Amino acid sequence: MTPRSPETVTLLRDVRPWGGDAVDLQVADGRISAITPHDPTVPAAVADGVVDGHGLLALPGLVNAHAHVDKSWWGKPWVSYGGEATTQGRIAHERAHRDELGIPGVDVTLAVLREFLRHGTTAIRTHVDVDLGLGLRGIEVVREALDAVGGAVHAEIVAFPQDGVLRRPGVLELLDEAAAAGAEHVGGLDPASIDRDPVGQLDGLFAIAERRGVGIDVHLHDGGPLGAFQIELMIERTLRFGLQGRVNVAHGFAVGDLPASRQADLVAAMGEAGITMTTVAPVGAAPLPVHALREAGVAVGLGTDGIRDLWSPYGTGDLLALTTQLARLSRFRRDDELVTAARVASSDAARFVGRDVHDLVVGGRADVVLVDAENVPDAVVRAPGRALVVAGGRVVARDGDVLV
Ligand SMILES: Nc1ccnc(=O)[nH]1
Repeated sequence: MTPRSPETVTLLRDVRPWGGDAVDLQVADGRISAITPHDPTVPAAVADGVVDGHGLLALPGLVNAHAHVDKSWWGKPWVSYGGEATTQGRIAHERAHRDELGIPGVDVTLAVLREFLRHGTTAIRTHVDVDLGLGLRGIEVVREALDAVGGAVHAEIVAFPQDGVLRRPGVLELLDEAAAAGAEHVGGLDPASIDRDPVGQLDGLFAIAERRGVGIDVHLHDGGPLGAFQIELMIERTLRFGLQGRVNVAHGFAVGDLPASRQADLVAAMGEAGITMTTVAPVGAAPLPVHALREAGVAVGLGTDGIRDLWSPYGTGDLLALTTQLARLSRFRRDDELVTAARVASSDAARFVGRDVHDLVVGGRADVVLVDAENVPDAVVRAPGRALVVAGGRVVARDGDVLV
C-alpha cells in the first residue's frame, strides 16, 4: 500500500499549548523547532506548510499506552459477542473465531490505526498476539499497517502471549524470537491463573528481557492477594535484574482491590522498583489509586485496550473520551486533577512509547492535537472533536477526516 502524503507543516500558528497564551509553533524535520508568542501580523496560509490553529487549545498527541491493534473487527459488519465472560472463555472464543474475521489482518489494523489518528492518538504501545497458531505473523501484519499510515502512528510492540506461556510449550521461544526481531517488549498473562506457575512464567520473561534488552509488560487480571503476590514477584525480579523502569503491570486490578494499608505498601514497593502501570479505566473494577501511584513514582499510562473485538464490543479508539472516563472513575474534580488526567494520556506517557520527552516543547516530535476548548479541564470533561491532528509534523486528520 502506498501511503498518501499529507501536508507537511512548517508553521502552526495561533495555538494555545495546554490552554496557555497563543503561540506560533515552528516545525522542522517532524519536530518542534521553535515556539514564539503568536504574531498576528503574519498572515495565515500565505505559504505552503503554514497552518492556522485559530486560537484553539493544543495538547501533545495522545499516547495510547495499552492497545491491541491486531484484534479488532473495526470496519466490518457487527459481530455479536459470543464468548464466556472469563479470561479463559475469551481466549478460547477468540481463537475459535478470529480466522473467519480475517484477524489478524492488515485491513483491520489499518482501520484501528486510522481511528486512533482521527481522535488524536499519535503514539501507541500495542500488544500483539503471539501464539502457537500464529507464530509472529500478527507482528508482521501490524508492522505492515503501521507502514501503510506512513509512520504517522509511532508504535512500540509488545509480543503478547494471549494464550499463555508455559502451558503452551514453544511460546517462550516465540517471545524470545520476537524480541530478537525487534519487538520492544515481551508480554505476559496472569502467570498464576493462566499458566498456574507464576514463578515459572515470570522467570521465563525476565530471562528474555535480560538476554535481549527488552522491556516486560504483563497483563494481570488476577485481583486481590493473588494479583498482589504476582506483583511482588515482579518487583523482586525487577530489582534483581536491574530492570527498573522497564517493567509494566497492565490492568493490575489487584492494586485497586487491596485494603488501604496493603495497597500503600505495595504501591511504595512498586515505586522503589520503578515498576509502571497501565490502565484502560474499566467500568466495574476498583479504580487504580492514580494519585498515590504517581506520588510513589509509579508512572501510570492510559490505553484503550482492544476496541471492538472478540473480547468486547466496546471501545471507540477515542483516548480523550477515555480520559474523561479515567477522570470520572477516579473521582477527579479539581482543575489540577483534570490536568493530571490529560498528562497521563499524553505528555507523562512518553516513557510508555520509548521517548524521553513528549510535549509541546522545542525538540519534541511535532505531534499536536487541537480542540475547541476553553482550557484543559474543559477539554478533559467534554472531549470535544479533534479539529486538527498533526503527527511528526504532518497534518494527519482534520475535523474528523483522516488524511492518511
Ligand atoms: N483486557 C484484555 C484484552 C485482551 N486480552 C487480554 O488478555 N485482556
